[in-house]
Amino acid sequence: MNIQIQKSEIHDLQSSISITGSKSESNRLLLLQALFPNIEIDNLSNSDDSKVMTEALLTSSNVIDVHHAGTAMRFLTAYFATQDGREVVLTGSDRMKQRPIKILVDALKSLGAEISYLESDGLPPLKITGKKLTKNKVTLQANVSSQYISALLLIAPKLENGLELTLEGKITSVPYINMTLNLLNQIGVKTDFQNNVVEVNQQSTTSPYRKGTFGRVNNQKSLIESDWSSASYFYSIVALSAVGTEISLSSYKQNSLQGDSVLSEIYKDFGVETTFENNSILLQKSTIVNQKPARTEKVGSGGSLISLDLSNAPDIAQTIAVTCFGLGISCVLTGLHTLKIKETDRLFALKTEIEKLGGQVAITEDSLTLDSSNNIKSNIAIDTYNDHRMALAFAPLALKTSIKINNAEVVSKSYPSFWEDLKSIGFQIKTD
Ligand SMILES: O=C(O)C1=C[C@@H](OP(=O)(O)O)[C@@H](O)[C@H](O)C1
Ligand SMILES: C=C(OP(=O)(O)O)C(=O)O
Repeated sequence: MNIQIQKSEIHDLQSSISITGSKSESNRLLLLQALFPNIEIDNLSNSDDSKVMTEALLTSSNVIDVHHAGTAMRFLTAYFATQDGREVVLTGSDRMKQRPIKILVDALKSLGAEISYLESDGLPPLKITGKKLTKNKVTLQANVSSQYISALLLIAPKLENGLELTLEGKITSVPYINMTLNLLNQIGVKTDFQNNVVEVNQQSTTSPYRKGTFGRVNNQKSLIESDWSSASYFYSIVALSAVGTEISLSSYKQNSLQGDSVLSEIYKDFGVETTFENNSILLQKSTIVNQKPARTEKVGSGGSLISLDLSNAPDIAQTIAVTCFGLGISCVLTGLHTLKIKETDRLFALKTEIEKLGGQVAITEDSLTLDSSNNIKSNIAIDTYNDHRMALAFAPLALKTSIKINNAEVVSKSYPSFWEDLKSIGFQIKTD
């Protein structure tokens, strides 16, 4: 489905949208629920990735296809490696077959797991023969994907002797590791993360909340906060709108487990103020941002730019790059080395599509530099490369000019109702 989004003003200054649960929290809790069946989940994500995870944990089939879902691929590899007596083939989309998994497979094998590659070395699909894993110490490279680390931590409470992970290299996407540890703590599992060593205690009980460190009682539901990465597209919309525009999003809290909640700080530079009220956030466009945002670095001959290291929040890189382009301000985004192995090579995709719109972008292995420019070409069709975040991140540009999005259905990977939600706040969307 290719769509056209017309230039549109947000008609209702009091717009409010309810966003589905975090897909990262959801996929962790789904795996923990498979290990500790009395966990109950509230506000589960309705994303494709969480549906895939739910089905994979319920099916008795021995071939499981996770499509594009990276967390499902990595978390389920660890899970099925520990399911004694079960043999599964874990596969995914063509792109999933290009996303590396060797670091995780090697770590699991060194704990005693039996896993083999069915097509190419180091890549899915995998054949996994479940085993009881008894070893408890492993060292792994931590600068490629935090999902390998979270996968090991999630199964750790069910390993006979718990787990001690030693992380080598610069640890990437750290908030996602902390999210995993925090959710383990909430169900009563003791953990420790100091310097480069993470420890998780074994947890034999099937009633985890009884030992919960946050005073939970047995069978209390785990309430998932709504998805902050999905909120980023509304931050971008408010940033690109007139002063006075307001959008309220639910359900969010100030002490989030999600690293992408750093949006509330970052978007101050784009004139967006965030107010936490009850269980919602109110985004308000408070100041005009021209080429000189509030907190900037001076560069070269006096230009100003946004300079951000996004190694702790890689999923909002596309949103921020497109917001800067829409506002006509330059930016340097660093810490982006993981973007090349996500749903697509996101650095290449961003450069290609922003340049189609008339922008100037330079990329390296781990950074993106956007020049400021005041012209955005109209009626350009944005290719989305099977990447939900390409469609989601470019849509807000409709506030500046009429834009087309190819294969718009890709958004369902994380945010199935996105187009409906845009219509509800006044965007005009028609199938091309
Ligand atoms: O653990 C998670 O839920 C995720 C970790 C991040 O991946 P990397 O650690 O590979 O950067 C992030 O990009 C992904 O969308 C979700
Ligand atoms: C990178 C992402 O997901 P995953 O790695 O889980 O496929 C994402 O949602 O942006």
